[in-house]
Amino acid sequence: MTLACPAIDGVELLSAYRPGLSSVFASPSGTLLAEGAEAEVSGGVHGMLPDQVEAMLTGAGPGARAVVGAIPFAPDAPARLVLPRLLRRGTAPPAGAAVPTARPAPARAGGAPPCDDDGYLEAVARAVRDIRAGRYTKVVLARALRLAAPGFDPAPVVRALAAGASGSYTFGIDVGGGQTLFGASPELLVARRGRYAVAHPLAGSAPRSTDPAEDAHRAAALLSSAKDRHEHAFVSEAVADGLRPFCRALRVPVEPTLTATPTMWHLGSRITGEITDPDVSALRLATALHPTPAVCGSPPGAARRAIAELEPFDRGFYAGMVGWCDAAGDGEWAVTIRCATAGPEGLRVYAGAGIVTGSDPHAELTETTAKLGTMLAALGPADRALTTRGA
Ligand SMILES: C=C(O[C@@H]1C=C(C(=O)O)C=C[C@H]1O)C(=O)O
Repeated sequence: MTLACPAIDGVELLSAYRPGLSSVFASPSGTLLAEGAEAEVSGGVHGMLPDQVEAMLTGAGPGARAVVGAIPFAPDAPARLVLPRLLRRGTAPPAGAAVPTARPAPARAGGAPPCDDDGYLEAVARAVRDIRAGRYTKVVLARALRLAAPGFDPAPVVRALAAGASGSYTFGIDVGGGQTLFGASPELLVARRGRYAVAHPLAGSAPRSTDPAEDAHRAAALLSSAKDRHEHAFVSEAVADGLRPFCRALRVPVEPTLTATPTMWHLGSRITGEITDPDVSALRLATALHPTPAVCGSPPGAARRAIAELEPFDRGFYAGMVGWCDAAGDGEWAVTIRCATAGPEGLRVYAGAGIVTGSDPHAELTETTAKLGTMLAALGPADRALTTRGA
């Protein structure tokens, strides 16, 4: 990173995070706390964002020469990228860091939240029929859960996620309108540091088990699953194809490897390359790749139409990207998954799964329930879940 401020303890920055007043992004390479807004870009044409951000950074003072923010899933939905008044840079939160934190305010109480399981099962079954009929080859279908949580404060949850999900990209981003986007994504869309670009797409998943033998069995089964490897290949090939025009010496693993989060196993591919044009920023790479088949599908146009037909809610910032980009073009953008939004309309938690020809609706329901579990566990004991497929 080429940020102007000296490195301080990332745990301190997470403790100083105040939703509504600041945004925070913690990755394996460091923690950023963005306070106030000197300027912002909220354009709804994502292809224009890199130029707008570059112009904003060129005019910025030396103290905050980086933008921090989030870009939604839909290509025409307004982004929120802020040039902060004060940008503080710190170390990465250490694994299991004891971040001083109050217990997360209970968002739910009693019992599992009622979910429109039948609606999701039907949507997956319909997608499998569409795939077999040749309409598209992969689509990612998500569920959204709405929870009542008056006065909810995301800050303790963000701190708990940063302490508990090492290797992840933890964020609490003020997205405007009194809304905070927060979560801990395991998936790196793309990062640029100097001449090098790296992406680490994930696709193909299995819920983890608390029993070590069963957990190891599930990991091995995932690694050898033909259906999951097929599902993964769409993503790894699309990301490699997306980076190729910008890079030389692109290295694409022939075989995926396992990535673990506290709740899930994933198949992942770490793709690296050397950038040919030094003016191509991390944000430009990210907007060129987004949305990958990890959150949309293949081919992208038909998958988008299927998502619009089969998901009864607006994805908003879910399945978009979240991160930062500095004046030198360096930056990190994570795929906005394992996340929630908190605002005047309550809490919304999101999770999706890739559907291919061999997908079983009940297995996808189990997978999305496990993925929702990342955020539900961090949110604390259950209360009034309003649920909904149309959250
Ligand atoms: C869409 C999500 O996750 C994505 C889908 C995956 C899959 O289908 O196996 C795995 C990781 C992510 O790329 C989500 O968590 O909401």
